[in-house]
Amino acid sequence: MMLSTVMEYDRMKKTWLNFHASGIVDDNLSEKIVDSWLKSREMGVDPIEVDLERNSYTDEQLEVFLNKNESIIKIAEPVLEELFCQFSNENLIVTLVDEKFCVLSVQQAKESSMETIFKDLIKPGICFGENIVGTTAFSLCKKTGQIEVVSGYEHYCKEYSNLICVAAPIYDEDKIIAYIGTVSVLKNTSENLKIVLSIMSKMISNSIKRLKVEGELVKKTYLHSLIVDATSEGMLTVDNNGIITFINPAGMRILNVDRSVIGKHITEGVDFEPTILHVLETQEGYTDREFRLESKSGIIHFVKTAIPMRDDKGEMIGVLDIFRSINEVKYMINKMTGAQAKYTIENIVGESSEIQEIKKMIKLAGMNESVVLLQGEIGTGKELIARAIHTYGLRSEGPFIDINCTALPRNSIEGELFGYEEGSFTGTSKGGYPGKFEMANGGTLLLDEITDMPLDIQSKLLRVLRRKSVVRIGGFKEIPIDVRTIVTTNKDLQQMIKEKNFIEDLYYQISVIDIKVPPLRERGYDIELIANHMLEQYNLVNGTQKIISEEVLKIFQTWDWQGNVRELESSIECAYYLCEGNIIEVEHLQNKFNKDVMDSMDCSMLTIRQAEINAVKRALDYANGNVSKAAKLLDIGRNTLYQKIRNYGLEYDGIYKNNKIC
Ligand SMILES: Nc1ncnc2c1ncn2[C@@H]1O[C@H](COP(=O)(O)OP(=O)(O)OP(=O)(O)O)[C@@H](O)[C@H]1O
Repeated sequence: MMLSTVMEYDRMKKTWLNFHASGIVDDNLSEKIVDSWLKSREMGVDPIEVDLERNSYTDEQLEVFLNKNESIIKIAEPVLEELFCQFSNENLIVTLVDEKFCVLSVQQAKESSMETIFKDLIKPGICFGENIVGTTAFSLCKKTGQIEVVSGYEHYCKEYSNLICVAAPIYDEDKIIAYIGTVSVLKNTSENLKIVLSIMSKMISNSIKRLKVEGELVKKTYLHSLIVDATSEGMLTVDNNGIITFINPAGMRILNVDRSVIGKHITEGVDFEPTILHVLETQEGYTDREFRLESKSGIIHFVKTAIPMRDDKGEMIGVLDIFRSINEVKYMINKMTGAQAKYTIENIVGESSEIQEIKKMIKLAGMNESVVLLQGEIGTGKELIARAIHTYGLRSEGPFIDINCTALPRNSIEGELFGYEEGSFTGTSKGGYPGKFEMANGGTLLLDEITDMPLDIQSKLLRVLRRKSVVRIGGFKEIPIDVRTIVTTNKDLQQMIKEKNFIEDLYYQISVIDIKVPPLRERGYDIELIANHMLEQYNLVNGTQKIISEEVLKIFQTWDWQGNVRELESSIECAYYLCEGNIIEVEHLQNKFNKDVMDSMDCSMLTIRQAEINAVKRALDYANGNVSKAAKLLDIGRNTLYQKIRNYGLEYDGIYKNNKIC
């Protein structure tokens, strides 16, 4: 309400006096003023004497207060100045207050009448708290959330009865965080002031919003740059003209360049033929494509993804390249797939002179880079020894890659070993496919059962080992390899050479360090050591304390162990599960160790059918009718045993019938 006439002023003065004298409020008074007056009275505000100092800041507090509100002051001050200039004729004070009505900033003309009235009263740090000054434009504005005008005797305190004050809220999202206000003497107030103040408070609110968004953007940009700097993948961007616009630290490391390449054309920035130019031409990107490029400092081999960058309208503005050196990729693969060798000399159990000798050879082989040949029957521990050589050696941090030549179809051995070039035949992945030799780069490659390798591949292998480089199928380029090779065989190599099934030259190439792994039957006391070691593993896992009886150990000593350590391993496993007590006895062993069965088989000539029935019955007897245990003893599956029980009519009401052996 703008009071413009003296009459109105006088009427309002009467209302004010009435209220303070008797507590009665005039019907003409607006509801919000009445509410505010009542509230001010309730809070005990003195309408005559205003003590502004009570709530205001000391000098030290003021410094903290202004620092805390620095950003809003920075945004609002130019607006306050503008407002002050526009209404300079009207003898105004323009002020910014925080949400508790404490003054943050003031604009007022020097030596004006207002300055004389308010000298030192409106200044930063002075608080017009509702509990001190009662009803003001600020307190109404807080309540309504809109611009408010309070004039003359609408103020609760007499001290402001000759003033007109306007206040407008400043919002941050939905919350009022400050107010701008004007104070002037009654007669001087312009009608436009309210409109202008309202616009300016909105301008400040919008600036706060914009700055917040910009702040978020700055934070996001900072986070992005942190990620881009910290990643181990190289990143490089070029604009449409092929000018390098960005490169991250990993990119500089992989390409062996520094930040000075930014601003140069890509052909000047790197010393190899840049593949990114093709993406600029075709505008087509790709994912995880392998590249091997010749540079002045040697071959650069990496996997890379290229992404065309586009603006809002979809126009191409450059290309982003993300790349990783192939060695790092392989290292990661090996790490993730657990292809790293974990076995050491300590994992090889045995004290026999043969094993002592092998342990010495492992150390010797570990200390140099020559090809190692491990010869021995199946299951003697050749792979274990190969892994121990890798772990002991200089390459223990590199990959350990194992390829079993027996397990691979003849026609895929070559590709598996040497890799394919892109497009060498249908189905070859884009960018080609590296072979095991490349994957083992920096580490060890174990070629298991080398004698199962076809002769033509044997000669290729010989070339690879001699030249220390591979050529992928369908390719021409020689790819240098840095690999320690270990080969194993359980066949008689000399015999195979005689029969022309193994290339003699390859034999000389692979047998620089030749380790003969003895069969288990020749290792004497080691058999007991290994058996106990394996049992201990089961005890540890299951929290048991089983031991092997003397009788069983004797049988083990005389057994011929055709399957060597692997056979011993499975015998212990089987016995461990069949033995319900703490001592593994003969009855817990697989059927083949059982003397009675062997004897009964020997004493009379049986038909195969009869022999099988006897074996099934005996196993079921030993296992007290437990089909799972009996199947384990017989080394066949449970379902097969059920089938045999049914076929031979050994069941009774679904349960095994304990017939006497015929
Ligand atoms: N001295 C040993 N101490 C402990 N465990 C051993 C020992 N020798 C072999 N083993 C274990 O016996 C099993 C067979 O060993 P490994 O696979 O190394 O034999 P291999 O000679 O490579 O067999 P194959 O010729 O069939 O490939 C593995 O579980 C291995 O850990």
